[in-house]
Amino acid sequence: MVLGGAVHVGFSCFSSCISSLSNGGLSRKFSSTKLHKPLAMASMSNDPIREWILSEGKATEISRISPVGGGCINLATRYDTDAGSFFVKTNRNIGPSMFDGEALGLNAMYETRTIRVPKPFKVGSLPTGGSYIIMEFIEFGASRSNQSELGRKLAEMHKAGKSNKGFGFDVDNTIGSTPQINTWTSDWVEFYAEHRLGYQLKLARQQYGDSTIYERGQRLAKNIGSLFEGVVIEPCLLHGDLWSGNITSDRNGEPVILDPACYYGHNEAEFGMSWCAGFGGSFYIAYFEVMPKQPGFEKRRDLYLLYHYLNHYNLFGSSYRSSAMSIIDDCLLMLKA
Ligand SMILES: Nc1ncnc2c1ncn2[C@@H]1O[C@H](COP(=O)(O)OP(=O)(O)OP(=O)(O)O)[C@@H](O)[C@H]1O
Repeated sequence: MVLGGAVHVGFSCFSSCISSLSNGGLSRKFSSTKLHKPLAMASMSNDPIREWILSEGKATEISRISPVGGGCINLATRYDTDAGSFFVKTNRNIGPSMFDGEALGLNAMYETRTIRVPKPFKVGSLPTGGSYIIMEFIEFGASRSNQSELGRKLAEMHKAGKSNKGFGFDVDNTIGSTPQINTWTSDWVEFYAEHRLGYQLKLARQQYGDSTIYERGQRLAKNIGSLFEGVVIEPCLLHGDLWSGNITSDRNGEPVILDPACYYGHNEAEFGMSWCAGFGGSFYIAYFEVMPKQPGFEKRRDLYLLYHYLNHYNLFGSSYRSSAMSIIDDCLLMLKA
């Protein structure tokens, strides 16, 4: 998608490992093979993907292997078998921690039994280096899902996906290719100021020497507290990178969301990518029927866009700087900070 002269690339790669994941009631269990050492690699199957599909995947025959287009960082492949189809992504350069993070996010969303996401089955290392993830293959429908259904199901996911550890996630992950820090924090304002705005502002200063945006942005980050007065903020499971490239529908027209950058946060932060998500009025009406709109929602909307504009500035360069800067200036003015 072309935005403001630059290309938005929505992709999600996470870091760190999954130690435990509950299974979603399917007979194929999610598992992660951590084989980082050369010694372990030596004993690895030449084709761990085929091996898994023909064992735990319960297939006896792979009838077809075909490429799937659309992804930017990973190679995507469809495996058709007598036990159904599997969707596989491989990356020749990055270890399994990235896909472990993706699987952890997908699994957390899957477990809410609300909006449809592919069930992750297996993450592991490739014998030639790199890693893979095997997940449920979803046949996409011809049209985009119904907007009100999307709004309702997303709200149901936010409502169902709660955390008792505060705001954050069990692993750090990435937003685009930028690290996304998910250190558990009890206070949302602190989490958002430090791990979302603060992290991106530091990055902008580091890579562009942009001390103007850094200083004004930090001033804003220190003053956002009043935007949340009287608001009840519970940690909700967020997809984290919800733009049109990560939203589709299945053959029944049910909404499907893919490629997450999950964490537990304020539900309104999910709309941070709304400038390229195409959410219409019926989406928001259905959403707020399940997750009622909180006072001051409109005043916080730009603050949540800011994180993603800053990320786009850091990823794609100066064409996004002015959008980020004008949000910062407008918010500073509104807050008289
Ligand atoms: N579970 C799935 N079943 C069928 N097709 C899928 C599935 N997940 C993703 N796809 C398709 O495969 C394409 C590539 O997947 P994805 O976007 O996750 O790749 P990526 O390279 O990891 O991410 P990015 O697009 O952010 O670079 C998507 O555009 C989508 O059309």
